[in-house]
Formats: sequence, C-alpha cells, structure tokens
Amino acid sequence: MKLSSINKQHLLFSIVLGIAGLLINCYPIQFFANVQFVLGNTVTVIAAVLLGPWYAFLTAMFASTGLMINWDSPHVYLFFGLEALFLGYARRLDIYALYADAAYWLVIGAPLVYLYVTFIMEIPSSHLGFIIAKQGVNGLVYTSLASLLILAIPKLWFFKDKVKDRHRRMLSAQLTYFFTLMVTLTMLFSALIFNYYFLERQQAMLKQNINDAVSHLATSTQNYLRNHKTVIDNAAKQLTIVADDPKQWQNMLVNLHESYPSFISMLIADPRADIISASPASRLINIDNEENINIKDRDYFIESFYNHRLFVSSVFLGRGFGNDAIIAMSAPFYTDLQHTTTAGIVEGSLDLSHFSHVDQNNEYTDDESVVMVDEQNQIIYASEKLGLTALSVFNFTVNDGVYRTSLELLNIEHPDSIVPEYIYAHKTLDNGWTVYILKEFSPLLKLAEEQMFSSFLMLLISLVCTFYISRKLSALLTVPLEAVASQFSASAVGGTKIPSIDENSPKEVFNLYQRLAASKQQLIDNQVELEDTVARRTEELENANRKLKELVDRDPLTGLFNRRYAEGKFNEMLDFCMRSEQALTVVVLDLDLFKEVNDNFGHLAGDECLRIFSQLLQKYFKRDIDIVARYGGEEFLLILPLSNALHIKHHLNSFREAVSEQRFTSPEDKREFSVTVSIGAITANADYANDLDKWIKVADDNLYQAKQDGRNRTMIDIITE
Ligand SMILES: Nc1nc2c(ncn2[C@@H]2O[C@H](COP(=O)(O)OP(=O)(O)OP(=O)(O)O)[C@@H](O)[C@H]2O)c(=O)[nH]1
Repeated sequence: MKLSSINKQHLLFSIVLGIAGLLINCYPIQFFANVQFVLGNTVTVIAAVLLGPWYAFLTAMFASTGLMINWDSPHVYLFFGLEALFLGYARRLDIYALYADAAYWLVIGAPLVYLYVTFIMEIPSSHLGFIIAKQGVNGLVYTSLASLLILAIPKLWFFKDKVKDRHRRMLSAQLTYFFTLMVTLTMLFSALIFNYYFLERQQAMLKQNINDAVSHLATSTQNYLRNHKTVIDNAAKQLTIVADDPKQWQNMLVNLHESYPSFISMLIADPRADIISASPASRLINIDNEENINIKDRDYFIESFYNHRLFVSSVFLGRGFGNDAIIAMSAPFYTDLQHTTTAGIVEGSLDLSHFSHVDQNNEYTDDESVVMVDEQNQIIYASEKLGLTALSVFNFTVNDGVYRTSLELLNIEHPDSIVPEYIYAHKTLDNGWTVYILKEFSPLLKLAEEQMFSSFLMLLISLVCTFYISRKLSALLTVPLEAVASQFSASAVGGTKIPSIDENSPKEVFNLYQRLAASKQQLIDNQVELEDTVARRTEELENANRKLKELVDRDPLTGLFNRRYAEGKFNEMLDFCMRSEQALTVVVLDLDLFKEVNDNFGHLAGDECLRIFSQLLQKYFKRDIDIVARYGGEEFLLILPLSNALHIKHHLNSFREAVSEQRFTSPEDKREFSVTVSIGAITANADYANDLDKWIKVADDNLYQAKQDGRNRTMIDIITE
C-alpha cells in the first residue's frame, strides 16, 4: 500500500476496531480444556471486508496484542496477521469472508499450527488434532459473527461502498451466503454449547467416579489394616491365655497365618527378643538349628514389648521375604490376664502387594491407576503401568495451567508440560497414608476432539444442504424475476403482445409482472398513437415544404419558374450539354407594346394575358429539361438544352405565330385583344461561354434588334464554332 493512498478515515477506523479487539481479546471466553473463544478477532474480519488487507493487518496487530497479553505467545501476531491479509485480499477477489477463512485455516492456518505446536510448543501429537480443530472453530465463529454484523449494521456500509467492488453479486449467491452464515453460526454455537454441557457432564461423572473410587480404596485400605491389626491384637490375647505353654504357640501361629494369608510372615518373640515361633517356618532360616534370630533392634519389638501397645510400623522392604513393601504389626502378650508381666510379642508382616489385587480387580484399570503413599510420601504401592518404584518418593506437579476444568490434574512424567497427564483424586487415611486414583487425561481430550470433529462433519453436511436449499429458494425469486426482466428487455419491446409468466411465481413477482405488463401495454398504445401522429405530421410538413419550395422557385402569377431558379439551373444544363456535346439555346422573349395592353384593357387584362402567354410557352416548350421562366415584367427566359440548331428558329417562329393568333379577353369588360412577341435567341455549343450573362447578352441584343426591326419577329444567332 502506497503511503499516499492511505485514507485517514480508514486508518482511524481500523485503529478503533483494533483497540476494541484488543480489549475483547483480553477477556477470552473460556470453554473446555484450553479452548477459548477469541471473539476480539471479529474486528479483524470486519476490517478485512470493509477496508481491505493492510488496514485489516493493522487491526489484527492490535487485536492480537490482547491475546499476547493473555497467552504470552507471539505466534498470535503471525497467525492472525496472515489471516487478516488473506481475508483482505480474498475480499478484493470478491470471495466471501467465511469461505475465505475456512480456506485459510485449511491451507495456511492448520500447517502453521502443526509446525508451531510440534517444534515450538512441543506438545504431544495426540493433542494436535484438538488444537487445530480449536483454531478452525474459532475462525469460523468470529468470521460468521463479523459477516453477520456487517449485514446487520447498515452504517458500516459507508466503508463497504468504498471498497473496490468488481462486480455485483447474484441474488442467489447473496442469499446462499446469508443462509450459510446463519447456519454456520447457529450450528457452531449449538454444537459448541451441546459439547460444552456434554463435556461438563462427562467431567462431573468422571469426578464422581474417581472420588468414589478413591473413597472406596481408602475405606478398603483402612479396613484391611484395621482387620489385620485386630488379628494381631486377638492373637496377643490368645497367646496371653496360653502364655505358660509355649509349645502351643507355633501351632496357633501357623493356624492363624493360614486364616490370614495377607501376612507374608508371622512370628512370636520372647522377652529376650528371640524368635520362638514363626510362620511359614521354612522361611525362618536356622530356626530348627536352635539358632534363634533376635529382633530386639526392631521397632515393632521395642514399641510393643516396652511400650505395651499395638504397633503398626512404617513401610519398609522385607528382609528375607523378597523385596515387597511390607509393614509390621505387633502386639505384646502377657504371662497373666492382668498383664503384669510381658511374655513376648506377636508380629505379622503385612504384604502391601495386596493392593495390586485391589487395583487389578478395578473395572476401570485400563485407564485408571492407583498410587498409595505413606506419611513420608513414599510410594507404598503404584500401579505397574506408572513405572514408579516402591518406597521412592512420589513426585508429581499439579497442573493448574491453561486447561480450564473442574477436575484436578497432575503430571508425573513431564512435570513442566502444559499438557496434563492425569486427572486425579486423593484421600488421606487415618494413619497418615494417602491414596491416589489417577485417570489418563487424553481420553477426555480425545472425546472433546471427536465431539469437535463430529460437529464439523455435521456443519459440513448442513452447509451442503443449506447451499442446495438456498439455491432452490433463491431460484423461486430470481428465475421469475429474470423471466420478467427478459420479457421486458429491449429485445422484447418489438412485440405488441406480452407473454405470460409462470403462475407459480411468488405473488410479489407476479404483481410486479402485472404492473409492468400494464405499463408496457400503455407504452405500446402510446407508441402506436405517436407513430400515427408523427406520420401525419411528417406528411403535412412535406406538403408544406413542397409548397414552400414551389413558392420560392416559381412566379406566383404565371406559375413559371422565376429568374433565380433559371439562373441557378443554368450551369447544370450547361454541364449536361457539355457531356453530350450538344447545342444549348438561350431565348429572351418580350411582349410587344404591353404597356398599351395595360393602358387600354387594364392590369387584370395584362395579368390574364401574361398567364395565357405562359401556358402557351409551356405548351411549346414542354420537354422536362426545358426551363421556362418569367424573367421579369413581360420578359421571359427559355433555357433549352439539346437544341437542334436547324429546327430551333422554326420552332420559335411557330410559337411567335401561335401567340399572335391567340385571342385574349379582358376579364372586366370582356373585350378581346391580341398581342405579339419579339424573340431574341442564341444557339451555340455548350463550351461557348460558362457565364449565363454572355448568353443573355447575345439573346438580348437580338431581341433589341427584333424590336428595332418592327417587333413580332425572331432574331437568333446560331454559333457553330
Ligand atoms: N398587367 C401587368 N403589366 C405588367 C406586368 N409587368 C410589367 N407590366 C407592364 O408592361 C409594360 C412594359 O412596357 P414597356 O417596357 O414600355 O414596353 P412595351 O410597352 O411592351 O413596348 P416594347 O417593349 O417596346 O414593345 C409596362 O407598362 C408595365 O407596367 C404585370 O405583371 N402585369
């Protein structure tokens, strides 16, 4: 964009839009997981549609800053800046924003997100589909919203008119787009709201399940410990009864152990802390060799024997019994029922691998794991698939980052990752132990992803249906309108009968058609009437013109051509004779003593005489090419092309004699009189002279001579050279 082409008003508007976008994007609407609606980007689309690519880019930079503040990730400038340019240029090509944005996220956005997520954020590929779908859904939401806003707020059209609009869009395309927008937005929102509540419900159920599971595990663990404590306590009481008969101890211990196999081993020690009895006996090395094993350094002996209490040890790894984590439970027994003297202790080593049975019997074991830690946070038991070592410290980080959920999340393998690994619930037991139930997070994400893709699929199907239906719907209007237009187009004007249109056309179109038809009929009638009037007027005008022309060319008294006409025609006649190499005769005639006619018979008689004389002239010189003109007063001029030099004088004399024989009657007193005419003429080849005056001069001289010689005669010069 050239600096000179920057429009200040557009610049200001794009900045205002950008600031609005920035503010909106500071508060994105939270959805499931890390899905947030970035509705602030709506302004970028508005800028792209109304102002073009570079103003939109500026708006996008502002709006993205809102997201940058929120997400602290500069990628937003790249993604949304490119989107603004793409939409702006698509607008210049007259591609609708929604179609363009869908294309952007498919062709440019998705690969960019892929590269960014894989190489910069280092998020597991299992989350990729979800993240790309999330961006695409966001794009469609704010683009539809922006397009609808532009349609709904007419004031924005002020800017729209200034965008280069290459061609007008078809009504069908506009309707289709409008329907598509409506359906997209409705579908997206309903799908997202449905998904939101579905996922909320799923999470609530999950939370309930996991809490139930942890309560169950806690209760069963406590019961397990309590039961076995009771067993040890009861055993001590039994041993007090038979304290004086040590031979029974071994049998009793074996029987007890058989009943409670969860104890890996059981033993009885005397006051010297020597093991007197043990079960299973085979696991007590050297017991048969009378080499007693002494346990006076063990906590369980000290606590029970000296402190007289039922003791439960911390967790430790059994010695000589494999490497399972165990706890020792011990109780003192006495020589008498009054507990005056301690006779020894009874101890049971409780197998904690028992929890693996509990764990394995759990119906959700596929994606559910158990971790149990003691009060020092040492792992007592952990499901095998977690790969945690017994008695190591249970290290995890609580993931309360960008993922919005009411579930508690933690990470074990990747403590710093923003992607949660497990949903968990925990409970601390009375003895200070804590039980955890962990459930993998990815299936929930997968579910959300599937929901999103199925929503997409539904959207796609509805778009295809909308496209088809809106085309059909718009055809209901556009086809009859086009029919009306074609019937009233310029090419259809010729006909006088207007064809009818389809009766199924919408009523509005049919009404329009009827009004147009009535107007057109009126137009046709008017046109016919106008044509008649014009034809009539044209004829009248032509007649008037003809008359006018005759008036201009003719002498009003005699009806002969006037002098002006004759002089004007001379050259034409001369050319004609020149081409055909024929002779031309110019004749000047003058009535003899005409003054006397006037004087004796009056002017009316003179006029009548002139008229009849003229008729005689026309009778004698009647060829179409002859020009017979009144030259002035009682003088006449004849221009006679193609004259035969041998006959012309004779013909003139015949005329002269006819005049002298003609009888004229005075209109007033009916007296008769006659006149004679003197004739001067010249016959020569056309090349004799170009100038009529020269011809007339010779003819005039001859006329003079005729007058001089006594009138009523013809004088002619026939010039042959
Ligand atoms: N009644 C009538 N008389 C006309 C008209 N035009 C010219 N005259 C008359 O014609 C007469 C011509 O007279 P003159 O020029 O003296 O010639 P003339 O009497 O014919 O004598 P010559 O030519 O020498 O034979 C005049 O008295 C004119 O008034 C016309 O249109 N009507």
